Amino acid sequence: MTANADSSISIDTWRDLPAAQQPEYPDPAALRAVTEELASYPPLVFAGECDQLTDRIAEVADGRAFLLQGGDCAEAFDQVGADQIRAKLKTLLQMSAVLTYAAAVPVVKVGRIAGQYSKPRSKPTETRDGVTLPSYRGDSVNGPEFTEEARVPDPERLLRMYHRSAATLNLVRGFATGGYADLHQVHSWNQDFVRNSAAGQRYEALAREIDNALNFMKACRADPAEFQSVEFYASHEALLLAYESALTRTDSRSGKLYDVSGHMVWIGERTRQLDGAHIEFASRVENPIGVKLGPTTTPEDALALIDRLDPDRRPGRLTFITRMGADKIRDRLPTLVEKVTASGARVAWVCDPMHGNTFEAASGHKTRRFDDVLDEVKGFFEVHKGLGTHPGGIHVELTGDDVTECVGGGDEIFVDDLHQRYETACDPRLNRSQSLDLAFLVAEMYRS
Ligand SMILES: O=C[C@H](O)[C@H](O)COP(=O)(O)O
Ligand SMILES: C=C(OP(=O)(O)O)C(=O)O
Repeated sequence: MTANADSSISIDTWRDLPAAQQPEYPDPAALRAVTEELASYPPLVFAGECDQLTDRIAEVADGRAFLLQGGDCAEAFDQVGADQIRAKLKTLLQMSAVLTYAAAVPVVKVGRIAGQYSKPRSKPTETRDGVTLPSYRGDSVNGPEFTEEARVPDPERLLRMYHRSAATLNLVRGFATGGYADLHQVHSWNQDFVRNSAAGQRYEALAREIDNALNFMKACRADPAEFQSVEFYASHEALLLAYESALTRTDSRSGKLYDVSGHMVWIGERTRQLDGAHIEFASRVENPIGVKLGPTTTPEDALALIDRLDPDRRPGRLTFITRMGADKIRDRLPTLVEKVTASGARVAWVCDPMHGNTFEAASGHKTRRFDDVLDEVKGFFEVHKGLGTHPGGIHVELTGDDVTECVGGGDEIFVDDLHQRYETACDPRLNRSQSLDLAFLVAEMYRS
């Protein structure tokens, strides 16, 4: 990998285009110094790993695998301790075990992790008690504290994002390949989980079946090395283009550009303008790309995005992450899927059942109902079943901690419970029990 400065292909074409949701740094020279420093840092991931993920997503698009993408809404600098990272990974591993075993489908595991520090906001400012300040845009930009000082965008934060991402990824890689993610540990991932939780008990029963299957295979002298580690990939929203382009490098094997800040990056609903900077940026890098599609997306938008981002129709290159809302998915998704399929393009279709289902509770907490989340996933499966296309995966905001941010679930959280452990830096996440509930229900839908 060589620094982008040496490349004959330019990543900088986005700079001439309108870029939505970018912070206004008070000192452009300070930003320049930071991005120059970032450009001298080693890549966080390798181009070959990105290609491997593209191949895996091609299997998803083809109907041979299921994508599980999940993690924090927004990672926070003070929440990247080993326990928090382990808890997130453990939740994803448990969900993946449920999906693999109960739905009998290979699961491609992708975290919203090691880079998910930047947030697009619906309003540029926030007002409390008559005081108006710039909105919090993620730890990579400014601080969540409601003070004038904290809300000023600080480019030094980009360096902290890089270092936190590197440390997180280092531990995730250790867990993924160093024995922790060994399928034989399927019980131990559940050990600290509330034994009297319905989701925990249901999982325990499934883990026993997996154990039996593993013992049977061992007795047959078949205990593949694949069971001892997992492939785990990192993804985040490519929102701050100054950061993403400073971390874009030329792959020495192919001479092509890769955004080496994560294996997969996605472009959000608020920044996917066809003539905007984000789509231009994404069109220049080779990574697998996700695009969020909200309820106003037209088939023409979707087809134009395919032409811009995947002109060569490379299998696995493009994932459409739909986030329509439970009340709209059955109405809006069919035409999109139909027209895209009719065009001959092969994209992976993934359901984000979180972002179209947010509301504010009377207590002022932003929340989501587990039943709405589930209903959107159900609608997603129904639409794909009706069209004979593949429901390729889910994209969820979750945490491994027992937070009280979304209402409902088997171990029900009530609106009055929200204040108990409401810890998200931005949007409400499913807790571990709700995440497992979702995995079981998705496995049932997939199987049927
Ligand atoms: O996670 C997504 C967005 O950043 C979030 O939904 C924006 O929410 P807001 O309406 O509070 O800005
Ligand atoms: C902001 C996000 O989603 P969307 O672009 O779909 O609103 C997100 O996934 O963090």
